[in-house]
Amino acid sequence: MGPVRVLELYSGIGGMHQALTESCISAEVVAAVDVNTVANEVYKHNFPSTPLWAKTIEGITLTELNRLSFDMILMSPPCQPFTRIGLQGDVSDPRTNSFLYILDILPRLQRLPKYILLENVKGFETSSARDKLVETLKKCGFKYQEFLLSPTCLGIPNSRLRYFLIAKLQSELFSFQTPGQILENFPDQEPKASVKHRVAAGLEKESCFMPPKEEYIDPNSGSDGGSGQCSQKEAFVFKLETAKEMEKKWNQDSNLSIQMLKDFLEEDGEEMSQYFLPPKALLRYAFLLDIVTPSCRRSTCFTKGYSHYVEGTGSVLQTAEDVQLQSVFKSIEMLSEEEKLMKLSTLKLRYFTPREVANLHGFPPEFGFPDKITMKQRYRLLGNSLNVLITPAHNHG
Ligand SMILES: C[S@@+](CC[C@H](N)C(=O)[O-])C[C@H]1O[C@@H](n2cnc3c(N)ncnc32)[C@H](O)[C@@H]1O
Repeated sequence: MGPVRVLELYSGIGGMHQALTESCISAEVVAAVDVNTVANEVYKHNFPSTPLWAKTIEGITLTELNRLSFDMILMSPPCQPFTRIGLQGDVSDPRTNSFLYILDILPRLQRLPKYILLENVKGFETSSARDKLVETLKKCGFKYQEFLLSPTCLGIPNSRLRYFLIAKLQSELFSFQTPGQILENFPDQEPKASVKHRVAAGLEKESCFMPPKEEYIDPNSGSDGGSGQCSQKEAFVFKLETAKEMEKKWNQDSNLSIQMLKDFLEEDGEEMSQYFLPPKALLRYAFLLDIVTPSCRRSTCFTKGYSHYVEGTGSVLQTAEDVQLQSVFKSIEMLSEEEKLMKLSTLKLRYFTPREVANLHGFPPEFGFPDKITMKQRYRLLGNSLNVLITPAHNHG
């Protein structure tokens, strides 16, 4: 049997292709399809021998698809129609049209693919698009399994909860026995991390870090270890953070099954100066930043607006590790702008570099960007991409 013939739809910078490569399955991407010219440049740079179709998915004809004769579809359709902050247009959002086109064409293919893998945001699982997908899969005779997974399950210190669906034709062996259930972990799995990033200590301790709710402080229960801070509902302790939020972060940082961020960072050098937060951003947004240090075992999801928008787009790194965050923020609102800035500057806050975001997303060191791709474009593309190591294509060949 020859290599598995793979069709990669919505290929972007090739996160799915990279996951496939890392899985070591004998496979060949016979076509990758995306309309984004910048993403396509990056894709070509990393996978120069893969046929890249720079066109819309709706523009591919049934004849063209039949001719490709593929065994597997990998796809990450646009997620904006399903995000909680978006308008949740779902199937009525025009950005879902190409996906509906795929669902329409699938049953009409001369030969059905044996395997399908889809990735999307949390929120997709309750959408009509998902219901249509499942309906189509059943009609075509596929078995399927759904997952909600975050890289933290693999010991990676980055939260990026995503929906995955894997489907196999009935005739193929399928190891999942929980139809109708969304799995929040790989059933048979110990935590994994890439060999390069693996830390020896503590990896075997917990198989998946989904902090149980009871681990957080309930602000109303008073079970906060005696500090009493939580009796006041949602009171800020410092930096607009409640005791509950601080406790959650503390729990994450204490979870030894997760690696420290330092394993994913680039070495300090002169070129790092471009990543430091400018004074204006420090003054305006300091209270909204999620600040982590190299020894933290967590970071928030890096989105496409990272470094451009500050709130909720990803953590920033405090490089002055010996400075106490709490002491910097204590009574800071009483200070003049100049004094505030002086205090905040002691933290030496910088953005994660695109390379570091790529590391946290599981891209190997040899994955790169053409020189002409700007820093903002790199963040944008990485934010749109996926974690290579978490994809079931990587984990369940
Ligand atoms: C969520 S991103 C997928 C990213 C990809 N998995 C990666 O690793 O970079 C969605 C991609 O779909 C592309 N796209 C959106 N609508 C499309 C369409 N109708 N036809 C082709 N590509 C489309 C976008 O340009 C974007 O790159």
